[in-house]
Amino acid sequence: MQHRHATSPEQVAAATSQDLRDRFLVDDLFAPGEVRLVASEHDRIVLGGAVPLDGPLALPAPAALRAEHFLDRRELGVVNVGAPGAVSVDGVAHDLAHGACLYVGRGPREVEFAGAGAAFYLFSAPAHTTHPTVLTPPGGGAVLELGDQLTSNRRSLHQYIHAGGVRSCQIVMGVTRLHPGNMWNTMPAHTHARRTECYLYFDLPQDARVLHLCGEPTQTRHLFVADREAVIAPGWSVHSGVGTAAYSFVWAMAGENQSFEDMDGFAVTALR
Ligand SMILES: O=C[C@H](O)[C@@H](O)CC(=O)C(=O)O
Ligand SMILES: [Zn+2]
Repeated sequence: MQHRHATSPEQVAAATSQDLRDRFLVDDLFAPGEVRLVASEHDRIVLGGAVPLDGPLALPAPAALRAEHFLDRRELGVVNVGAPGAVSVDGVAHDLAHGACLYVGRGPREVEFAGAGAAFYLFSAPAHTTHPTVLTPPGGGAVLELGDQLTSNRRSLHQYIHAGGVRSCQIVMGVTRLHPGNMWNTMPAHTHARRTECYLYFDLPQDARVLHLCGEPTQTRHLFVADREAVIAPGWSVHSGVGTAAYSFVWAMAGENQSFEDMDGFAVTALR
């Protein structure tokens, strides 16, 4: 499991593009036949990618967790961004279509990923109790229709794991899909000092990129992000993006609270 230290705003003031990418971009989560994990000190989140081939892949318990099983003190959100596959939890198989979300509560010992062509994105946070494991099909959950064609940000936001839906200790997770011809997400931009948030962009054409905005609202920076790459946004960082084509992304948060509305918004004209 790769380890990433926490980052303060002062550390990015003079950062190069590569410095920013090393701190905030996760561009190698999905490798055929592997489960890859990245631990961030921001809210002790663990991101992962699991890409099974012929046989199932087991979720390991990395030594850094000092736990017998990955989920001994953690919960997990999984979204399949590839072909249909299955996630089995202590022997119970759950079929995940493209875009489906599985919440796995604290406690199960064995988690396995199966299905050639499937690509499972993992987002985990520490958990203090056990909530039931629940599958949400693609397009399920609470749906918010956001934005406007005239400002190129029409999008459907699906809340899967959240206070009013699938319960969890910390994780708030869902998928936002840009409508064809729409490019902007999360503009006006916001921060939420109480939660770290990660975006995993997917269904982006291979020759397209998302220009992802990060940094303090009055000190913005950017990253060029490709399909199936993730960005870590500390509580002080905006997280917004504009694509050279339409795309989808998995957004997932963990931290102090689970209130989706608990955002500090910034007008477009206030950004620098
Ligand atoms: O704190 C919430 C997150 O940034 C996302 O849910 C925003 C989002 O998906 C969007 O506006 O399209
Ligand atoms: Zn946010």
